Amino acid sequence: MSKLYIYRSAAGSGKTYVLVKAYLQLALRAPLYFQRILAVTFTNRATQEMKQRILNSLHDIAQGKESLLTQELNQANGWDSKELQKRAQAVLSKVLHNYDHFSVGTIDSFLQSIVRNFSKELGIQHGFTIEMDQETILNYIIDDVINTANQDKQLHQWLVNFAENKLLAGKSWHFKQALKQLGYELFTENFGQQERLLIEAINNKHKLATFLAELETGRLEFENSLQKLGKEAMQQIEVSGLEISDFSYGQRGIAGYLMGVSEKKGFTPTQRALTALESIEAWYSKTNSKKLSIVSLVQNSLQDILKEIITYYQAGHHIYHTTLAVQQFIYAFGIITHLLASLRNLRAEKNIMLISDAANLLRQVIAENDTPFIYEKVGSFYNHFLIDEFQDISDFQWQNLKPLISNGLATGHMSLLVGDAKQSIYRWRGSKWQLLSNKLEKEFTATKSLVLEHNWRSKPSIVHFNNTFFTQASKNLASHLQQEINQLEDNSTLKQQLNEQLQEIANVYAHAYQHIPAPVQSSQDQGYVEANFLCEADLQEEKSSWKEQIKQRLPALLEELQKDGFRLQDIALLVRSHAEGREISQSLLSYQHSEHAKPGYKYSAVSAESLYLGKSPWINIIISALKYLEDEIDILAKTELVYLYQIYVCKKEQGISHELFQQNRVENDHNLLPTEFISEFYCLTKLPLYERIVKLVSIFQLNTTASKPFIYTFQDIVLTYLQQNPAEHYNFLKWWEEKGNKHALPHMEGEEAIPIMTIHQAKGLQFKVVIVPFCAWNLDHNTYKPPIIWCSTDKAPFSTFPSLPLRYHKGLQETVYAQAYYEERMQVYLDHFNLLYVTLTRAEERLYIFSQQPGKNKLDTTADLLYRTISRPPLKFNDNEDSNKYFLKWEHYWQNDNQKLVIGNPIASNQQQ
Ligand SMILES: Nc1ncnc2c1ncn2[C@@H]1O[C@H](COP(=O)(O)OP(=O)(O)OP(=O)(O)O)[C@@H](O)[C@H]1O
Repeated sequence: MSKLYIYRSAAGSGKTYVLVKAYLQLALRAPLYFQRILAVTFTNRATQEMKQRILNSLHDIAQGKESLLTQELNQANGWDSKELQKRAQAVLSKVLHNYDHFSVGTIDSFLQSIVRNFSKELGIQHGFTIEMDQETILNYIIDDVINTANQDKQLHQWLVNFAENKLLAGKSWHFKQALKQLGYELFTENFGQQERLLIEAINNKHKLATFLAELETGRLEFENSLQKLGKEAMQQIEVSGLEISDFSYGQRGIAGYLMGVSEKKGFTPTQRALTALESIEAWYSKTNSKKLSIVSLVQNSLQDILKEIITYYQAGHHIYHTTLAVQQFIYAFGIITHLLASLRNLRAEKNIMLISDAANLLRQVIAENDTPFIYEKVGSFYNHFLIDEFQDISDFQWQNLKPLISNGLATGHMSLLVGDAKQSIYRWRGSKWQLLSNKLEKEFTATKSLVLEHNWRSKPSIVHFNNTFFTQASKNLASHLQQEINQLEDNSTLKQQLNEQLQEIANVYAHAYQHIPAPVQSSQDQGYVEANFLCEADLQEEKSSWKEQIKQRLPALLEELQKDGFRLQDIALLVRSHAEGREISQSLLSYQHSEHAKPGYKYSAVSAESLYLGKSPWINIIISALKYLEDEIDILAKTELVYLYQIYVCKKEQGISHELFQQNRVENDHNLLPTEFISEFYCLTKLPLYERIVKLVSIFQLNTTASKPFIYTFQDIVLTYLQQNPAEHYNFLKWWEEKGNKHALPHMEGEEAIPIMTIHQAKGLQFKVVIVPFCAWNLDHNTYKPPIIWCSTDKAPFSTFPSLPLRYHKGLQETVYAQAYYEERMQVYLDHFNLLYVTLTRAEERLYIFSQQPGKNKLDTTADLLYRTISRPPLKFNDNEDSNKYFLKWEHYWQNDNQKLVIGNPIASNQQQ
């Protein structure tokens, strides 16, 4: 029996380095032994990176280059340099000749290869295709469901509810796009568990109808009973000749509450209602002349009625609020069931097997067959498994890999897992960091757990900053969540369960502290950290948002860095979303072409995504204008056109979507679009496609320095399209939606540019300089894009289905699903905190953070958390005081006047020794 080695270590501690070393150590045993090793990661980018690291190291060793790695390998194996070089040459040659067997890949591709080889056993008959493109499938089933809605009144209503909800949220009017997001639920790992119950709901329409009727009856009974009591109270007040205003606080006081109940306007007892229950004085003000009549009325009837209302409310409010939450979101349940039904038809009709179906079957195959038999089928036999980023593994992936690893261990072959729960940012894709944190030792008998204590990536200032910040901020966060739990109504079991969860989450950051390796400690350049907090300000007599100011500051910072000897590729701009990336790249592009740009400096910054024409707001203005010209009653196209024009050309930043949707202004207000567009509308509809586009560019003023490259490329594409296709507008728009929008700006090969990356893309990577331009994302879910959580309860009537999809929102606190809500809340706070950890641990030499100065004393965003942690005296921790001496004292680095934190000195790389 050999051992499973587990490294749980922080960022930059050398986990991938250890994994590559282990790979080489094994591979160098014999020229072909690499075929017995499977090294896996979770993304294609990480796979590329690992392949590169292994091959580069092999190459260097084969060339006879000495390094720390060669010393370590020689020492561990008793080889000398010659022997090592000879072995590396032999292995490298075999790898290059048998590249198919160089198994470094994603876990998904490995599991898929098993599926493919087991097609017969899995029941995938000849002629079946395994469909991997979920998007194509979704497009198909969404169209199908929309068509079905013509004959199905209930489904029609659900789709209308869905559309209304999306419009009210003011975010997305791309109906199909939004439906797709709902449809992706069908492909999640969690969904497998829900599928059976949904099929039952499809097959038993009666069950769903009865459930809905039951919900409605329950809701009405609750509301009517309370209303009846409310009316009784109002009648008593009227008979006594009193008015609402005679009672203390009038409409806003206890009598106002009773009136609200009688009109079904609100049932939740206000604080004043609760006080009035206990004290007669709370019903009237001291100076009130009708005091005596009020006292007598309260004593004779009102207090009893109030008591009855509150008792009734308290007994039934959980069920009532649950009913409301379920009713409000039942359309999603309805739509998902229809999507699923359509998917099942598609599978049967077209002989398609989804990769997610195959994955479920795979679990059975692996459980039921001997490992040697599986390998025989797959055509490769692995002794060793080396897994990087283990915190990203999902339950399903783990269940499939575990038996294979066990087999390797049992036959005397070690395996290795490395990971860091603090970097778990893929929970939405099914990853389970708890597997790394606390399950492995329970699942294997022979494990060896190790920790890498040093940070080899970052200079000391950055390591000290992260050590102090993440230790303190995690405690701030935990104590914030703790306060929420403490405020819960007295429900000790719920509190206890949530506290246990919180403890598990807090433990993730219990060991965030890293040491600095001795050689780095004494180096001249100790690294540099700068964190700036900005707020809205008056600049040149105009209000400038904090984001605007950051965009204005970036060019000067880039000049500074270039002056200090950094090349553009040494710098990375890390953003939370593609939209932010576009914002930054467009702003730098504008600057580059403006008169402010300094000769000799470069400002190019690109993200792969920002080059897509389909993502460019200017191109989308043209496209929605074309759609609107094609079909004057296409209100969605017009809304999109107005929205993009107002935001990107008129630069009206905030609230525009809400305004538009809520007041139906789009249809009537002609000032929202250029006057010429309205007056020339008819002429425009008569122009041929290309001329129409040219005219639109002029009308919408799209010929700016930033938009020009996109517009020119777009015009080229249109000309090419017209050479091969008839000039029908409708066909062009269809082609654009399906294919055209994927065109990108030709990236000038070899041109130097700063990579703009989302945090997810930057995971596992490192850069000399990291700039985080908008370090202010929500800790909770975005209220406009709440996820679905599948909730279960044993309380009737909700237990009719084993679980129901609900929209994550605050209101769930009041329901029987409060636990699911709080658990999700804690997890999402951790996800977003982990994102911050990944972001701030990528820099080698310099880290620049730009964030927002929080207005209030709240803890909603990473900006709040950064600011609260850095700018205030640290919390007194319960830990022994000794450990605090290793942490920075913020007050030594915090510049209150500038609202800025500075650690270390920026030393020019051309001045370093
Ligand atoms: N023992 C070591 N001696 C010298 N350099 C090291 C050592 N271990 C790692 N490094 C270097 O430190 C940097 C970070 O290492 P690596 O990427 O392996 O860390 P990691 O723990 O996988 O990081 P992350 O979790 O953030 O992805 C790399 O440049 C690597 O070459």
